[in-house]
Amino acid sequence: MALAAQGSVVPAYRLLEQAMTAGDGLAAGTLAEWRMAGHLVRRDIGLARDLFGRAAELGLREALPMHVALLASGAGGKGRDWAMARELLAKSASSDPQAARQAALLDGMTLTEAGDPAGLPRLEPLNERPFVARAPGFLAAEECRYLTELAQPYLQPSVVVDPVSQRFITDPVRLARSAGFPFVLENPVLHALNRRIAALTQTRYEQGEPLQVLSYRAGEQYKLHSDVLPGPVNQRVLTVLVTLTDDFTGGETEFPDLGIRWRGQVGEALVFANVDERGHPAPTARHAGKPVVAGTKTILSKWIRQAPLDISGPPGRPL
Ligand SMILES: O=C(O)CCC(=O)C(=O)O
Ligand SMILES: [Fe+2]
Repeated sequence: MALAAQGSVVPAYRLLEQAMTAGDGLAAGTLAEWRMAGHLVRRDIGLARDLFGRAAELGLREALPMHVALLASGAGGKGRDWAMARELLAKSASSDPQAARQAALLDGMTLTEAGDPAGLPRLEPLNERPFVARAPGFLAAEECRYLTELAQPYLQPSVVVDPVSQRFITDPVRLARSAGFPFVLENPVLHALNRRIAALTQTRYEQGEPLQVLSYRAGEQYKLHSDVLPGPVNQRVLTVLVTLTDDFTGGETEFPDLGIRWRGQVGEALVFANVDERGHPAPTARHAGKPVVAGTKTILSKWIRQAPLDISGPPGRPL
């Protein structure tokens, strides 16, 4: 580690490799993280997946969920191994309550062999252009409870994209807390839910930004805004929201130009398009999460891009 800090990345990497070969799980886990981050060495998610697996085999328990997550999603182009992800999860269920809960939730879903939903609730249209529709019963009550609880330790003040710098900033337009689940944190339950969202929206799983859970306490809100990104980018064509809790007042999602005010039952999804048929931003899709008056509103939010997300990482690393 000290060698890496001084810029001697290659010898540090080789030393870690040697340590891994000698049976050091922490060394394998460190190499996996380097491959994921792509800062010190080139990002290689497929290699990271194998290294997390090796680290777990060598006794580094923290590496197992990452290995399972990457097997489940196939992020990085190595191909998915859903069956192996389920098998490893089932194996760790006896000693790990998190894994046991995930396995039970998956057992409660009706899935194909590939982890896709075998059936879906019907979409009930609310508006034609831009397309807005709701799907009651999209998530089961225990799935909503799971997401709400899972998010608690990860909740951070929400950010927006600054139109000038294109960086994430906190802004009074969005007073709430949110938790994002990038693909290393995307356990098999989250992955199955992401595939369900892809199926509902007839998009590919790879088009989805990481799933987010948003939490608004009394007085918090997401002021009138559009979900599209500034500039010529891989645009956010669709948004999916799902109601996760109902013990709050206020907090409806309002589309002022469409005359829609939505407050779903627990598990109900709202799907809407942010662009028109030509893929251009649809101004009338603007919407607001109205201030919560009492209690805490918790929702799932997922932005879906026009094409698969680029997860290749920073370019130009030699090793
Ligand atoms: O909280 C809401 O009702 C709206 C959330 C939202 O607009 C978003 O996540 O993009
Ligand atoms: Fe939004």
